[in-house]
Amino acid sequence: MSIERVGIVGAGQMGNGIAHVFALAGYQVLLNDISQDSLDAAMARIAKNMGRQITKGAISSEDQENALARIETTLTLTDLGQTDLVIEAATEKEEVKKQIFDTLLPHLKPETILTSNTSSISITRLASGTDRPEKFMGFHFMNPVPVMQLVELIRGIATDDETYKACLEVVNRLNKTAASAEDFPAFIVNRILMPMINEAVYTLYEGVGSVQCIDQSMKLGANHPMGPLELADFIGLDTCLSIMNVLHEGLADTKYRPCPLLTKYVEAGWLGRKTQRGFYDYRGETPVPTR
Ligand SMILES: CC(=O)CC(=O)SCCNC(=O)CCNC(=O)[C@H](O)C(C)(C)COP(=O)(O)OP(=O)(O)OC[C@H]1O[C@@H](n2cnc3c(N)ncnc32)[C@H](O)[C@@H]1OP(=O)(O)O
Ligand SMILES: NC(=O)C1=CN([C@@H]2O[C@H](COP(=O)(O)OP(=O)(O)OC[C@H]3O[C@@H](n4cnc5c(N)ncnc54)[C@H](OP(=O)(O)O)[C@@H]3O)[C@@H](O)[C@H]2O)C=CC1
Repeated sequence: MSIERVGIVGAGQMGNGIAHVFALAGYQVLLNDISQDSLDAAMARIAKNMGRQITKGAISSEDQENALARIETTLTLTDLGQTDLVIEAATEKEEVKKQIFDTLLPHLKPETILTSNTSSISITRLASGTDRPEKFMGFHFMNPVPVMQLVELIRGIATDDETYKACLEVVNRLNKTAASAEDFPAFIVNRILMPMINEAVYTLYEGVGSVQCIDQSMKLGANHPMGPLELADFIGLDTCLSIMNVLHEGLADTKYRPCPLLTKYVEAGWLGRKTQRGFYDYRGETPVPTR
């Protein structure tokens, strides 16, 4: 089947970037969220990030104009019924994702491929709650989407070859690189990355180093582009905690227990960049450690 119209559920950090790359690649995009503010913020973010690409000469202002014209926004989830591919990129909570699928499914065309941008949750389990486990995939972009080359493709136990191949063609049309991950907790990237971030939080929690020293050590000592605590703020501390909980429960190994300090930040609503405060306070000129 040909994929031309793409529906994206969730206009947060990931949803806006996914809409950005699909629109630039020539797809018609329908971006949905439960809040108009999030939709407005997403469109502004997309325009700004395309502006960065124009400055660098990667795209022309005409490309930006045409791409923005290909993105429609809607607060009505069921408007995505006429799309050929749906990418769910809402909050990393299984009940939220299931609720979205339950609402959307009766309106979807039988041939539409349904996917989730989940960082960690079982694709097989998400798929089993739908009417199309054969057409369900994990379609996992990396943050920030316009910049990161990788997309993890994760097949559920029932995903058929036609669906996998169609998603692979989409990744190629986006000029990105697909990595195939088996459907086990947190797949590949987050199975490796998130325990490192959690260990950085333990390093802070146990007083081995300060926020600044921990991040500086990994940037200057291991050539990471961002320190692990800065990266956690960039991802979202709620998402980091959700992923650690999925690893801890899914693999039943105490080595994945989330650091109590991470839980404390999330319980305080200090979720990182998206709430202006996490391990750093972003409300001033430059980020300041909060501890
Ligand atoms: C949690 C999950 O499920 C999976 C995940 O995503 S794990 C997280 C994976 N992501 C990472 O590890 C990110 C690590 N950090 C980085 O790679 C870099 O810090 C970064 C690319 C985010 C910023 O790079 P930088 O050199 O510090 O900043 P800067 O020079 O301003 O930006 C470099 C490029 O990224 C773009 N960029 C920076 N931040 C951006 C953002 N938030 N959104 C979109 N584009 C962005 C800039 O426009 C610039 O693009 P061009 O090269 O086209 O101009
Ligand atoms: N952050 C990251 O680095 C990465 C995250 N991911 C995954 O992508 C998904 C989204 O993450 P991220 O973008 O960071 O999360 P955000 O919290 O930034 O955005 C989630 C968006 O979904 C909205 N939302 C919540 N419930 C619904 C709903 N029922 N219908 C439509 N929209 C809804 C939220 O609205 P509101 O804020 O009003 O609740 C919010 O705007 C998660 O599954 C995450 O694991 C994957 C790769 C990287």
